[in-house]
Amino acid sequence: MEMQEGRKGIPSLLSSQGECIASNITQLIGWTPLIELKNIAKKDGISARLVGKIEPYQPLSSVKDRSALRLIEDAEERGLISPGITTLAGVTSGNLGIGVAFVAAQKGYKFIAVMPAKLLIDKQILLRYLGVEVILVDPALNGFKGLLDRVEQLKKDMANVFVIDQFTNPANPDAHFRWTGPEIWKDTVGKVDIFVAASGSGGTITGVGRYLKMKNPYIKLICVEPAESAVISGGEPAFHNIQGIGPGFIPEILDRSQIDEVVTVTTQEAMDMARRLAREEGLLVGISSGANAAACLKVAAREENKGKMIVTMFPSGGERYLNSELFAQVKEECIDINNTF
Ligand SMILES: Cc1ncc(COP(=O)(O)O)c(C=O)c1O
Repeated sequence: MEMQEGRKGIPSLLSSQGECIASNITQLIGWTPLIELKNIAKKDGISARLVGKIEPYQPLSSVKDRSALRLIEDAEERGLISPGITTLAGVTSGNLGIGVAFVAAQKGYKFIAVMPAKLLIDKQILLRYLGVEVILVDPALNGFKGLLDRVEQLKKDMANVFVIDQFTNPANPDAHFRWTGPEIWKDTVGKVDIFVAASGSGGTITGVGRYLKMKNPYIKLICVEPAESAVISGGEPAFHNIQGIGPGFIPEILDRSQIDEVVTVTTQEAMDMARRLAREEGLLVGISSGANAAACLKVAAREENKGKMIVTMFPSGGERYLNSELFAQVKEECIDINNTF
């Protein structure tokens, strides 16, 4: 496989001589900054270095922009899809769909997103705004299988449908092997000791983990999942509210063989930590970012991890969750205050 030093994103433009103008939005995918959580580490008396990779710096504010680009480009490279002819379709909890939506818009593909009804309202709004046809399925009927069945139905009903399947397509972890992993390695000058990431499709932990272990087999890989639905740990699937992770089954592309440990985090812990990241570090990130940071604190508290560099992902920006439980209390306060006028 061709090795890349990560996608350069915005820095490639800045380093060019003369005009600094992207020729299309997909050129800006890749390269996100790392930040050290100094305030939280100090307050909690942690001597490990806690470092987060801020994926909200992507064009549409999530880690899934990378996967969306690679899934589409891979299908193009294999001659499976072409703009104006192929309709892209897929099941999404939102962020991958939003990534596919803007790449599809730029390249000229129609995209149909199949989503569970009544959940993820912010993402439904964004997808419709981006011109995506959103098909809702009652999640109570058949769970995730009901969503997959609806996509299968689309394939039967329409010609030239290509299914974007982040759970089975190796192009998804490949995005992180080619781009996210090399970025982390380069920006930490290879000092990363432990990589912590929550698993949704498993693309990030699999691709980044593969790259980092190839560079240094002693790097520890820690997978995070919701405590309420700890399927990778051997538990039963159940409802939780950490959007984007813990789909309730073990994805085909998740490479469990390289994972050293699975840490569970409750929805409450994830949301509390997302709020701390906002108020103590000024980082407006999503619920799974809170889950990742909460897991990092658990790992950092261990004696053997003193002084180590623990790198994690902040997969999405906080504004994507304005109508979710994360903001519920503040939203209610705002409504109440406004109602006094
Ligand atoms: C907010 C958020 N966090 C984490 C993840 C997990 O990333 P991955 O699918 O690469 O495991 C996703 C995936 O959609 C996500 O949307």
